Amino acid sequence: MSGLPFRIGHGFDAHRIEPGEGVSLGGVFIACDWRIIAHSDGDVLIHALCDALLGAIAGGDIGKLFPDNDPQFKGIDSRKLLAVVMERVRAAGYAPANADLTLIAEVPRVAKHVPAMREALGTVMGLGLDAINVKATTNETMGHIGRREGIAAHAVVLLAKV
Ligand SMILES: Nc1ccn([C@@H]2O[C@H](COP(=O)(O)O)[C@@H](O)[C@H]2O)c(=O)n1
Ligand SMILES: C[C@@]1(CO)OP(=O)(O)OP(=O)(O)OC[C@H]1O
Repeated sequence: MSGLPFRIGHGFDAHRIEPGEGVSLGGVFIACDWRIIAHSDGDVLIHALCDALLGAIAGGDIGKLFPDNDPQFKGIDSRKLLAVVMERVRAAGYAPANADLTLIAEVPRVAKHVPAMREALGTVMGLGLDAINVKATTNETMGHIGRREGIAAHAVVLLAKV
């Protein structure tokens, strides 16, 4: 890879939602009246984070690494996908400096679960709580997210050469 000491990456993901028993977001299961429609557990926050990490190392995207028609990824806990992506980051000679994630969702409300999400993500990434931020916003009832048809997430990461 280039000799630059820092690399930056951005990721985005979206999934449809429907009435259900709960959602996995940021590596945390939240019992609620919704479920995420996906091949994996549908954790949009982790998927956006994986794409940001892969983006930073010019490593393609999550769908290339884990095809959504491969039965081995059906229902998979996205923390396992994040662990594989982190191996790629380390193999490229980088370590995450910090990560900033934004969930855009009318439902469920996640604020009280944010500390657990930061803990879960930090554990897989080897990052302290001071280096990982998770925030949420609604779409103020506008569009498909506002109509509760789906949710989305953005992630930005900075990697430092080790
Ligand atoms: N799914 C969500 C969305 C938002 N929150 C929290 O509500 C606050 C207000 O949201 P706005 O849409 O007015 O930005 C926001 O600060 C979040 O903490 C949430 O918990 N879950
Ligand atoms: C995560 C994978 C795993 O097969 O499938 P999905 O859960 O459908 O999620 P998506 O955000 O479309 O990313 C593609 C796949 O890598």
